[in-house]
Amino acid sequence: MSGDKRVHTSVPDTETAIDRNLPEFPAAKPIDEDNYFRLHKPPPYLSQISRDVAEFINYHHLQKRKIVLVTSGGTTVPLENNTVRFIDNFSAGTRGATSAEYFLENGYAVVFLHREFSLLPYSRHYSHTTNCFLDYMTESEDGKVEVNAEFQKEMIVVLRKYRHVQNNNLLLLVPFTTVHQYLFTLKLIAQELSVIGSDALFYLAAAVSDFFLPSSRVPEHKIQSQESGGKLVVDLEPVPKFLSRLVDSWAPISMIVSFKLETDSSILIKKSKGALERYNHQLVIGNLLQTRKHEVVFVTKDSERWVRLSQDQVDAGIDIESLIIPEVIELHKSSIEEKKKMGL
Ligand SMILES: CC(C)(COP(=O)(O)O)[C@@H](O)C(=O)NCCC(=O)N[C@@H](CSSC[C@H](N)C(=O)O)C(=O)O
Repeated sequence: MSGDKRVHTSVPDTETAIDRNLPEFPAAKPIDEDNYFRLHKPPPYLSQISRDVAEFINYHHLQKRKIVLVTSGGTTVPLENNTVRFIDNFSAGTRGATSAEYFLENGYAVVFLHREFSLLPYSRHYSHTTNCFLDYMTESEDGKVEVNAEFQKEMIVVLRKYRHVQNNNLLLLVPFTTVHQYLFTLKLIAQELSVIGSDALFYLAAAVSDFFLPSSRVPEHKIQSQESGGKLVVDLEPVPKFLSRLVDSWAPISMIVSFKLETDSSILIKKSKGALERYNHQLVIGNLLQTRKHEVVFVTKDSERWVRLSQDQVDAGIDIESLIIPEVIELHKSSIEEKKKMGL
């Protein structure tokens, strides 16, 4: 549906973005991991997820299929246990959901660790926000719901891909909402995936909170505005940077790709290289909030290379993930060969 005339309010005003020149928090150490997971209760549903993930991994590993964990969407930091207010991280889930589709089309099985109710592979094309599915429908003469003739061609392609993925059990949807749920689930899935070693790929597109409220300081009920003189003062702690534990301990043989999100182009590559040096993983994909849908930069230990859509590709509605994913898959293939040479 071109020529969208609607007002959009979800694009942040980057002029007021926080100063990202502040030094990064240190990578998490084993003691940080022990403290965090000991002091916070695991989500009550974790054992169910563990069973589902183990079954999914086993099913695909037997078929020698590579598996990618795609994380997608933003994590929340609740300010009350009976949550009325929370701090959210910006992410619609487009990067993750679109990337998952291209991994699936390239033969991967996908564990999709996503913010509940954010965009999902395939249904993202007709979600309530982008293209309301009702706009694609008409009522036939005998009162039946039908898809408009003009959309049949486009929709049958998406529907066939969606059905193929469903019928072959290629996509496992695992939700999160809070940063705690995300971190507990990320650790669990990483440790389950570590059994398939270099055939597992981690593609961390989720926007993870940098700060959180330790559970010991979260009030049970809605904070009353007349308390503390009508102000709401929140004292947050930095979220341990568990990417280091993922690399060093949870899935040490797997290839790990993280995303670096900035709004200031002058620090993007420096920050991406900083993340690579700090966590010692294989690839950081840097992207700017303002241009993330048509350009990204691949930063490895010894290179930085922009991947961009041409104006014609932008006009044709090509997804930049159609360029990103094949490049990531090539790097994963090389990583697997390297690990096999090392006997891993
Ligand atoms: C979120 C977006 C921009 C996609 O947007 P939508 O298409 O609207 O969903 C994604 O491309 C991205 O940059 N994701 C990463 C964003 C992010 O928060 N990255 C962190 C590093 S990864 S989060 C920290 C890591 N899990 C750890 O524990 O150390 C950063 O920039 O600092």
